[in-house]
Amino acid sequence: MAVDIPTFASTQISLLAAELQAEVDETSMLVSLHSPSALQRAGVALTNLAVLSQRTGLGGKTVVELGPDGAFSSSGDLPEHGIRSGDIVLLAEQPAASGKKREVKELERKGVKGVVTRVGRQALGVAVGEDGEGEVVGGDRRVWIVKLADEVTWKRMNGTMEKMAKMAEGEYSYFMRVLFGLTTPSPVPEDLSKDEEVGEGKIKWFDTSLNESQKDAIRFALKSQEIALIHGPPGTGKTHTLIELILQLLALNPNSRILVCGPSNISVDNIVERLSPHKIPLIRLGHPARLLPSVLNHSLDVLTRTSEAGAIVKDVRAEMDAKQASIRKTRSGKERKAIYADLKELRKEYRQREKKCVSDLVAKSKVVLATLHGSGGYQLRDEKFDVVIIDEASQALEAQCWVALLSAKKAICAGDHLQLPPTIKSLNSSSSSKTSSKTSSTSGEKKTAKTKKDTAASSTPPTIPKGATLETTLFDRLLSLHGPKIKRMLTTQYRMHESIMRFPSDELYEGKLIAAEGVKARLLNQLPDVRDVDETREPLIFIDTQGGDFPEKTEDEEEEEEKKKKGVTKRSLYGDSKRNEGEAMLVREHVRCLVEDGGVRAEDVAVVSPYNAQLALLAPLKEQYPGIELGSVDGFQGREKEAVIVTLVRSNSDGEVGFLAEKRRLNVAMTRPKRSLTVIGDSETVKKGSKFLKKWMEFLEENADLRYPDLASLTAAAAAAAKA
Ligand SMILES: Nc1ncnc2c1ncn2[C@@H]1O[C@H](COP(=O)(O)OP(=O)(O)OP(=O)(O)O)[C@@H](O)[C@H]1O
Repeated sequence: MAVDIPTFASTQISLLAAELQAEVDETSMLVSLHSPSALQRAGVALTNLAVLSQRTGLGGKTVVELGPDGAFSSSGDLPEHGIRSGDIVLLAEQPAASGKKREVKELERKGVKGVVTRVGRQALGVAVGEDGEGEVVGGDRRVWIVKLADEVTWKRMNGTMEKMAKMAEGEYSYFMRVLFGLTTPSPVPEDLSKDEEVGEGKIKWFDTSLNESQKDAIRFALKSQEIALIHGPPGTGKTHTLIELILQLLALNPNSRILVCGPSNISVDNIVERLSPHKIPLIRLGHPARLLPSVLNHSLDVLTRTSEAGAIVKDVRAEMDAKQASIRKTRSGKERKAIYADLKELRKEYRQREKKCVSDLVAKSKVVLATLHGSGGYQLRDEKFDVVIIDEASQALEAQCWVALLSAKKAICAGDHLQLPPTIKSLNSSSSSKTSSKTSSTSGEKKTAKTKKDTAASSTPPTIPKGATLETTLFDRLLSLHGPKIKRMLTTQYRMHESIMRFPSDELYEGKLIAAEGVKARLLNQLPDVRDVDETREPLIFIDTQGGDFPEKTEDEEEEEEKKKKGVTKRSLYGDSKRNEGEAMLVREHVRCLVEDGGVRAEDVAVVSPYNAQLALLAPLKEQYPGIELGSVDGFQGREKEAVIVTLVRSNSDGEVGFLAEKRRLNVAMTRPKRSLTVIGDSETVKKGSKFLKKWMEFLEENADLRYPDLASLTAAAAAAAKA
């Protein structure tokens, strides 16, 4: 069905506003209710830090280097935390852990906002903005950082939507009209199996190892006029295909200009790394400190420094650095003030010179790479592209995609709509209950009733049309708009053992996946130094906890008891997250078998669960087996491991499965391993959750190495192990 562009844009504006509000409210609620150390455990803060140094970084910003305060870390390492580079944070003096209520506004007044530029084991960098702000956090005071809502990204999306809402019909490009169903895509021949069909001559493949489905997708994408979707199920080489596609686009038309985007820095860097050996003029936009070191040589910032045009820019930067350094030595307030004033002037000059240099460099590049929101920066303001390529498009908000797409004549989107969509925090009242059960928060879980109420109370909710949700991605919308004729699917997967692939292939990908020769029979026991034991010999193990001996627990129930004892009234940070102590015991035992008996490296093992409370319960495994990874399903999307243990947690007499019912979440969980998938769960409970879950349990019963654990002997073994 055609979509009215102004209506689409205004709906997006409302949805985005609600999303930003939910994010802001979530931070406020967490900060006001919990101590700094509890916030750190929840992954939204990093405490007990000292300022190690300050220097002038990118775009003339001050980068504050932070490390653990000596009094709190004997090793010099930062504690476990959830801060990632690119996060927007507040850097402030750390408040006392007292029960006094804190307000974000008050913290914001006392601290400075910045972007995390680099996260290391022992230190992290935060780029702060305005003149003199570094001063606020200087000295020997103990500081902390708290994650804030990302308003910059939000502003870019909002700006794009406002632009679209205001466009007159005559301004819509043919491309836009196709993407909103106001017209149909130009037809592409059904059969593109011959290389001659594309362009003038026969395609000469740069990568001769491409499989047929990859070649087919490339031919299709080259031939399409407005839109092509490349559907890449897990491990099928989406990025691999995009690299060849970019090279072919340039081979076909050496004058074309291509913009390549993804929702995250890592998705973009991944392409830069693989594209750079091909020696085409490319440039990577974005905050250099957020980029992979291997990508830096293509970063605009580095090029502005190393290129000829950059020489003048460099002089100003050196002067700024010298000034910055002199601040620390100055005692007099008056002198400092004068230095800040100078710095302000220098920054202005720096920006002007940089701008000129940047536009020269961008104009020279055939391929420009940036995150979707990064493509909305001043560097690309008036640039037009022949083709915009979006990787991981099914993980991006549609509004985010349009930041890049407004400059396009044609788009090629790669993704997999059968894995998880982007994380949404707002639960607008018009979303169906089905939608809200899919919705996940930072902690990867459904919001508690309390949070929802808080969100509603603190803001006037914008009006949102019924059924509209940010979860509908561009990929989803285009597929339902134009159908499969605008899509090609990659079918050979290079990750999983055939037995691991079977179920997701049959149930979600029409049985079309093929395991590549090299991976289809790979087992753990073929890895160097791995011994042949039961746990390393089987690609698929199901430890079935049915029978009621391994019940789930809700965090709140336990906290409720604790609270009563202590007379505390705080809510749990994990909301109503579930955990399952019995399953946790089974996980520990299985890890022990893999690592100690089987000789599998801890780095090759991951434990994945949809429930954060379960992961919190298992956290000590990280000390016992350094290198092992514990992660939420949502957080593990895009990753792979030799061995993956999935703990499903849910076990109750009502057959309640919560957000296990989301197929896409399970799909992600079961497609992470290469050689070994172990599922731990209560088949009786899980079967009641949905048709899909029932089929999965039956599949495991028939095809996996089945185990029925005995709680008594497990408890005895655990006690013995603890003693030892
Ligand atoms: N034609 C091919 N021949 C051999 N190996 C391939 C081929 N295509 C992809 N691969 C390999 O498959 C793996 C996955 O490829 P890539 O990283 O491009 O996949 P992706 O689809 O982007 O990943 P994900 O499934 O995580 O989204 C890589 O190790 C890649 O080298």
